[in-house]
Amino acid sequence: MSSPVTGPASTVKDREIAAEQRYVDVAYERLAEMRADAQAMLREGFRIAQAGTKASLVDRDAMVHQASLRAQALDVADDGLVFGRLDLFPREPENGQQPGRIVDGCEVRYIGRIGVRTSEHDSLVIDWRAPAAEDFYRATPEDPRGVIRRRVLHSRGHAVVDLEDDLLDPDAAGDLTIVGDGAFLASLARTREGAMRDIVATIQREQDEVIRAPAEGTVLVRGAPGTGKTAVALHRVAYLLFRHRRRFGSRGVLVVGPNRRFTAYIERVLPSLGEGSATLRSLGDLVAGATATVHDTPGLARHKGSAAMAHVLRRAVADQAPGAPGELRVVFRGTVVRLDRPALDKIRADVHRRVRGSVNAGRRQAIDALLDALWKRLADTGGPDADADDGQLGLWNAILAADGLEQLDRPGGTAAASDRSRFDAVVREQRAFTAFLAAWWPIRRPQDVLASLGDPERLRRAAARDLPADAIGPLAASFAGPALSYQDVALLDELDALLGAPPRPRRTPEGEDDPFVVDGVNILTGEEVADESWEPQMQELTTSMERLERSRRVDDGVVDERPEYAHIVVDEAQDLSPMQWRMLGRRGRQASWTVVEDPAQSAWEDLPAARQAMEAALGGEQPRSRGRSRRPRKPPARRTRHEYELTTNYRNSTEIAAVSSRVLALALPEARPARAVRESGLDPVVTVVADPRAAARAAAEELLGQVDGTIGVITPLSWPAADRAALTAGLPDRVQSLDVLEAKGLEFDAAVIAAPETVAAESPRGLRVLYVAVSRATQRLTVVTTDPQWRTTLLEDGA
Ligand SMILES: Nc1ncnc2c1ncn2[C@@H]1O[C@H](COP(=O)(O)OP(=O)(O)OP(=O)(O)O)[C@@H](O)[C@H]1O
Repeated sequence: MSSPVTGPASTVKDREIAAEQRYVDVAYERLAEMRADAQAMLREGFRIAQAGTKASLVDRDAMVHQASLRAQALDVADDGLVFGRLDLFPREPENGQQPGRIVDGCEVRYIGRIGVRTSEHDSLVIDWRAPAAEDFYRATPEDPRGVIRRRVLHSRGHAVVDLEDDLLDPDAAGDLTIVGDGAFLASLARTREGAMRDIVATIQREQDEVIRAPAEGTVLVRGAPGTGKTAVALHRVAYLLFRHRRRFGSRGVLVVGPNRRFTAYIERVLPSLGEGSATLRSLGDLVAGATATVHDTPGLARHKGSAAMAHVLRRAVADQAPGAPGELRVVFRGTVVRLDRPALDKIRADVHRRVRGSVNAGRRQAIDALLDALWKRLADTGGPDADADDGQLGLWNAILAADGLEQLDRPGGTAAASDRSRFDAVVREQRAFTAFLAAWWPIRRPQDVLASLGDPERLRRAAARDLPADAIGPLAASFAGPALSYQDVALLDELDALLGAPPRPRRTPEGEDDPFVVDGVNILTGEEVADESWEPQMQELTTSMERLERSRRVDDGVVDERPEYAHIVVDEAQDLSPMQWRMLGRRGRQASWTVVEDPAQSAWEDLPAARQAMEAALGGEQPRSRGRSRRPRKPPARRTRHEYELTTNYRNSTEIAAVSSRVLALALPEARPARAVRESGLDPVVTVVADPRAAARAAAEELLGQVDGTIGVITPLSWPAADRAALTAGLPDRVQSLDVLEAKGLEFDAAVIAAPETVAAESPRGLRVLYVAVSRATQRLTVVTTDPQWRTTLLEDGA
């Protein structure tokens, strides 16, 4: 075969670009027709709705939903619709596949954001997630998979502006033109605008293997900073929703990131891939009605996140509610019946044992147990005073008759059973009883129980031996404070599981009074009972959006129905505490998982405990919220697991990667750094200063003139928020200051690391936290330190 025609002669490239543009124009014309069809379908859906029958509303719901998804996907495809082309050895079409287009003896496939077919159903563009697109990402010179040339088309809007070719099989190239000058590497050095972008055109082989990994069980992805773990996890979501829409589309996919800044950073990736249906949450806003605003100090986080906290919270909900009365007094037929504190404590302990974890739903049992105990106490004291009761009854009936109301029965006969039911009815209606119940067994909200642990005495009782004595004071102070931390949110979820939903009001047959409704309040649920007839027809017919809304309903601080998902993606999983894993496990008892992590970046001290909690969550084991089992625990069922490692660092220049490798060698000598691929010629700067705050600000100001994109000023966790804000006050928005934990997962064109000596010293995992900080920048890194030794450590090999 003759040798291929190669660039870089611009005329050759221009000719090639023009030829590709002609093809791309045809694809866009067809896309415009498809968008018009989708709009017509939407209009048709609304037209059916106007017809007004119930059946047509259901049809409309399905139709409008489908049509709007389709319209949304078509809209996002408008930008860079076609980004790839494969020239392959012609092959026999596989089962059900169409024969490819043959051009100059090669089979040609165009790859794009969505699949586009002509009106005759011939393929114009193959969706990047379809099996026929796999070769685009997997072919290498060592294993060309029949691909002769792979071409990446770089576009701006509808215009093809550049091309880059890989010749995978030089012997077979024939007259194929090869152009390109390293546009991929150049694209890695692009300016960062503050939000992550999709990498659909340049996914690398090892990344593609993760994206297309089996949908069942768990996919566990490890890799050093910048290897594309987050990018890959998000593309995997788009892949799963495309290939298994029925399974994952209806029950949903949850993507969990470490903090809100991170979720804001990645939130545009999935929509840009045409997927708006996945739920994106940070660990701080997974629980409806609660939002974390602060990170705990490492010391507090260690206790709040530990598995022992589950036992502490279990005891906390079993403890008496704040302000609970120490005595119950009711009157029956003139006899005062009393339960004192020890008797009440015993009843509470018995009921807690019986309701097994659903404290709010246990109110009914609590009422029954109180009535039993009162009845028994009455019997012990010789029974009711019948004469006194008759007198009282007569008085009541006189009052009722004056109001024209039905009179109470005079106790007929002396059968014990009817006495007991009369006793129950009379006591239950006494204000002394209902007021007691509301204070002694109130409907409790997770927030209230957590806040009640701000009382050190109460926390000490709940802690038993599960927390060290010196942790009680700082923890109580934290629970008493107004701010909710990321770890607190997992505790709220645990409490929500322990407390359970309040019992549902019982529907009583028409005309019959509900014995649990006293003065317009249901004493079981604490709910006010409105006197209006229920209209089932109004609620039967709902749209999928309404159902979704309802499933997320928050009722007075209690999560109404905790959503469960079919697939959960956990990013930065190395930092999850056992309590956070329990929170996730409750949302994915039937789920398959994609877990993405870098153990070397872990700030969490007790990794084995976190691993154990992770295994329980992935195995679908119900988080245990009650006492320790006496029986040996069954190991969680291990679902299928596929493990992958990503090895190339696409973020950092080789110069910056060298600095982060030195920190890694200190933090975790046995760990292997990833291979950085892009040299920038810009050496990191480490300056020794007296005042790191002033120096960090000065460094940020200097960098403003050196990079066009984002600048992150990363500070120790212990620096007050006000100091942090002062670092960037008055500077343009593209400069952000953040603490080392907030920097997780983010990237900037330039980063300033303030006081590495403090970051390294402020927690037992400080060096790993510093490793995260120094691996955030794509182009320029400046470190300001008070310690000359750190200059040597960061810049010299083997220091
Ligand atoms: N195949 C690729 N083509 C182009 N850019 C890529 C590719 N893979 C990753 N990147 C880019 O590299 C950067 C790092 O990716 P990402 O944030 O996903 O890495 P990470 O492994 O999650 O890092 P960290 O552990 O620090 O969170 C991003 O800007 C991403 O877009």
